[in-house]
Amino acid sequence: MADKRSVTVLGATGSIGLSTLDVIRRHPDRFEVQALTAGSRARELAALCREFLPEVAVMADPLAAEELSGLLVDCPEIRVLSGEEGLCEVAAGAGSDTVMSAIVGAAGLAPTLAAVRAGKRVLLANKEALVMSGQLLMDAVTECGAELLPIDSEHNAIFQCLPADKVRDPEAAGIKRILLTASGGPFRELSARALRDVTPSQACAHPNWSMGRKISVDSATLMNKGLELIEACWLFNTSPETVEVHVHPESIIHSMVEYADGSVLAQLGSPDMRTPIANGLAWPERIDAGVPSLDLFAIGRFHFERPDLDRFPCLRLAAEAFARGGTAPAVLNAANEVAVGAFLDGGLCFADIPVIIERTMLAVDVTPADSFDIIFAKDAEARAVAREQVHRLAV
Ligand SMILES: NC(=O)C1=CN([C@@H]2O[C@H](COP(=O)(O)OP(=O)(O)OC[C@H]3O[C@@H](n4cnc5c(N)ncnc54)[C@H](OP(=O)(O)O)[C@@H]3O)[C@@H](O)[C@H]2O)C=CC1
Ligand SMILES: CC(=O)[C@@H](O)[C@H](O)COP(=O)(O)O
Ligand SMILES: [Mn+2]
Repeated sequence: MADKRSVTVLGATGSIGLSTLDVIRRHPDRFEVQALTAGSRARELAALCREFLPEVAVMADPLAAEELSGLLVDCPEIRVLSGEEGLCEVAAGAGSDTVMSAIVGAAGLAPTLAAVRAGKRVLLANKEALVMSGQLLMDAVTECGAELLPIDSEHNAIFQCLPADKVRDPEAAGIKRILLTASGGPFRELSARALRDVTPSQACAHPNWSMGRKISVDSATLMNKGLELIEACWLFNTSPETVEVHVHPESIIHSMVEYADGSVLAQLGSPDMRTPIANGLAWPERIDAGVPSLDLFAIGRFHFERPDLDRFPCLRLAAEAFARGGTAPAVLNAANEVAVGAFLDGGLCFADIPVIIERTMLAVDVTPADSFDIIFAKDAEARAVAREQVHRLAV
């Protein structure tokens, strides 16, 4: 067995964070927790701190950090930090060798980048970071000697189907196609008319996966698949023409790779994120993830469909943003975060999410993505425009 790994979990209170800690809990001989972070839910983080006893705990929200300090007053050995500065400090801190990047949305970019720059093993769940800053982040991985392992279920599946030494060399690997699977989300069979009336709780009720609210809405609009298309192109150094989205409503095949000789390799498993998380944590070894065996007799059949880009235009918008290049994917991502937030708050209808994104993409100039500062500035600009578009639709 390899040396014990010291893990920092960014976004510890979320769906991926809790699954990560569940895998860690099963292997006290292999993993220890160096730092845990959350956004604003101090009570939830305090409970995790009591169990995992990290050296440092960070709340992004400074008021929540004060609350956490109060809750941990009897644990003086746990240092409490706050804000983006605190997140970046623990992401880069010398005490850990592995960082789970599981903050939701653009807020995850700066800490993920800090972990990459510190040369860590970075377990990437936070796909938005890579969508926003693709080439820059991949360059930083290479320059800083970091190890970026995909945790998103489809990308982890593709990673498992590729030869380990040719993950970023599709030609040498003999890859013909990547078959990126999608569940189709909770509204796969709804008409365009019916999509106007769906509620946030319906959108968050994913048919197969239990996930945070933002990614659940992304799955329902198919923006998740658009973000994942971009994510796959960066991770596996390939072009969108090589990646074909297959709607597979059972979510058992997590993606496939077709090779030049006609072989198609797939990774299958129960829809439980502990499998890709355990794969990343222990890579290249295999460990128990607590996931029950797949019962193919009970599942019986697999189905496949093409995605419907008329009812779910977000997938098309993401492909267009990637084709435009530069800061376009960062604009797409920012507009999507604003639109999804407005929908979840009851201020926007589901069917208007792609409308906000398209209008924002038209209104914001796309420039070369030459630095992270440019990406952060474009993210802020696109958010302001998207908020204005939401306001116009609401009045
Ligand atoms: N859930 C899943 O199965 C999958 C998720 N992913 C990706 O993983 C990431 C996390 O998703 P998921 O776990 O579902 O999300 P959740 O909403 O469940 O969790 C988000 C985590 O991020 C924290 N957080 C929220 N806002 C901020 C902020 N501004 N600064 C710092 N921390 C913040 C939350 O803290 P708090 O609790 O205090 O709000 C929480 O710990 C996303 O990028 C998603 O796309 C990818 C594949 C599958
Ligand atoms: C678990 C995971 O990786 C999610 O990204 C999942 O893929 C969402 O399902 P959809 O296929 O519905 O987007
Ligand atoms: Mn996924």
